[in-house]
Amino acid sequence: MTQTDTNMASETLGFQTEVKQLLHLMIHSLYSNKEIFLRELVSNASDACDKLRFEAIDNPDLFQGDTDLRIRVEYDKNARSITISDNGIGMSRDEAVANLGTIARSGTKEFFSQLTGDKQKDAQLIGQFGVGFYSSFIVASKVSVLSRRAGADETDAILWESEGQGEFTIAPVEKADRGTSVTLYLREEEDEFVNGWKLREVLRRYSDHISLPIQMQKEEWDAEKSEQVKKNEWETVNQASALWTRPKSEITDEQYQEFYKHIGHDYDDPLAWTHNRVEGRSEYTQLLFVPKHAPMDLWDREGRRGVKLYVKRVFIMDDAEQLLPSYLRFVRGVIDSADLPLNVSREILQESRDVRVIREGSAKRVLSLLEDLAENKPEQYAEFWEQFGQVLKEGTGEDQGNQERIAKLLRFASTHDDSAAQTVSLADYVSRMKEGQDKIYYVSADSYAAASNSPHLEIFRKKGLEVLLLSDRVDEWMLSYLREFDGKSLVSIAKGGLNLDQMADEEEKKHQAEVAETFKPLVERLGKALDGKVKEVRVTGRLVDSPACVVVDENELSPHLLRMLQAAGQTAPDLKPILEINPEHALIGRLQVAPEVDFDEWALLLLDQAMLAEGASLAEPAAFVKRMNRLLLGGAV
Ligand SMILES: Nc1ncnc2c1ncn2[C@@H]1O[C@H](COP(=O)(O)OP(=O)(O)OP(=O)(O)O)[C@@H](O)[C@H]1O
Repeated sequence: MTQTDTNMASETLGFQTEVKQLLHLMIHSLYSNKEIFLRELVSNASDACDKLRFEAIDNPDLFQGDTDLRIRVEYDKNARSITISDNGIGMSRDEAVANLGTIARSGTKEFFSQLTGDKQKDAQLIGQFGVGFYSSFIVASKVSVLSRRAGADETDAILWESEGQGEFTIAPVEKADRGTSVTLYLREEEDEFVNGWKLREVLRRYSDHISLPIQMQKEEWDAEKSEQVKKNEWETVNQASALWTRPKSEITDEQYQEFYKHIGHDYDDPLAWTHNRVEGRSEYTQLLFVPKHAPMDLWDREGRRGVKLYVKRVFIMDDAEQLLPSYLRFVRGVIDSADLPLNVSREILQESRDVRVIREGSAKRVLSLLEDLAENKPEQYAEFWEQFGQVLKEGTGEDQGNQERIAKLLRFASTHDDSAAQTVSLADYVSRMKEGQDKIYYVSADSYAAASNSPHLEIFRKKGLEVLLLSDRVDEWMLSYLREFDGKSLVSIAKGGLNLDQMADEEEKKHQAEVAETFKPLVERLGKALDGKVKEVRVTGRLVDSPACVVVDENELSPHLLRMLQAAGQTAPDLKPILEINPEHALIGRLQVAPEVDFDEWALLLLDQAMLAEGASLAEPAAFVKRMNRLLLGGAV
């Protein structure tokens, strides 16, 4: 390596503010696991070789005769330095400035907003966000990156240097071969890493799955000098074969875990994985992982999606979202196809029949993996559900072919245990159904608290009927697709026509009919008083403690969904609710004897409070307060 003066001078540039913050955090939160820097740098070197191999499919000249891609790790005891070099794609000046000076990744804002200052929690967050190149500064007081892009001239290389203190320099230099060499100048207390044994041990532990050879200089014991002496010969220190091509029986859990960290850009172990070779009409290998934590960009439309695609072991692309349905976008992994052409593009992927087969096959595998977790490791499944349940729910609409399997994997909060934790499966619900019950009941609201306090629940609680309590944004959407489970339809208890008759005994039915007759005049008066505001007024048996509630017709949008549409700026239809009154309630009794002049006020008050209990906001809250105060003071004044 040579560094010469050229016409262009060295420039000093500042790191993006977020990089400064990240560097600071990284050094303080990850120090206890500092050797991960080596895994990160080797992982980048491997990615750089993959990228070169891919670009060379269209442009073989990029290899310039050197097709043996490899990674080398060297150390220098005297200089207290370690160098990780690759003959991969390299970086141009602009790429180096952008890649090693900024964080241009989706989820950055969420990441910084979630930091707490608690070392352990922040370390976890950094891990989820991606540790990467900047982890070098955990052990190094200075880092030099010498790089020449594949295809660039010898004189067109760059030297990037930084002490990790807020700025870096970048200068034009010469470099004899393409690729990148990253040299870390270690802090004094990090001497343990300038040691062949230690480096080999760390490489085997973290990077054995890397499919390229990782080479180090051979060493021999020199008895005279009584130390290890390096020889002029390279040896490969890892297994250097693509992990997913090895037989399952030869892969340890640790190797799977480290491989996941490499491809998933995660710091934590995965929750579960599935590894299969599929033969027959379509031939491919899949190694798919379910992470433990949701990535920062799970809800970001621009976020990373999908898995890495290889064709006959050649890396083709990251984030091949066509290989998995969108509701499984949290899955990370590798799919290696034997059928696709090497020059496959994203556009071709969209239309390819082979890809459709792979997508369907992969979705089935992931569902089997989740079923296995749900059945055999319920605690782990609960962890999964907490992180990804809302995404999986999208599958009920997106993947109707697997709807039944997905429905079995759903978990809900319910009145059975009255807790916000989503732990109840539809099968659990069905197994607890009462005699004569033929429906699965649910109520949906903006929050768990609103759902579990809904007045609609009163009769269900009284009768001991379980109701699912739904409050995730995706729920209403899901329910428009998921209409039944195990032959039983899912029914909202906030929608009209709730027919609990089959569970009422003869006496109850008779009583209800009598009550309806007695209250007929009141119902008519209320209807008049609320004309234009409600669709209908009727007597209900569904309330116990509340005087009234609002419901909508079976086929109408629920009030909760209407509010969601309005909040999203969409024009929602102007639906009028049905007011149902509880004839047993003292307030209704009071209404019957209210002075004529107050009757309309009472009627409006009743409607407004039923709307409030439903979670709606009132069109004229001040009028409501005034009316209530007047009636509290005895009315008629
Ligand atoms: N050895 C290398 N050769 C070529 N480009 C590299 C090399 N190392 C890093 N880069 C470039 O710098 C970018 C930033 O690297 P960094 O390790 O910080 O993040 P990452 O690899 O994209 O993601 P993660 O942080 O999850 O590892 C890479 O995406 C790549 O473009």
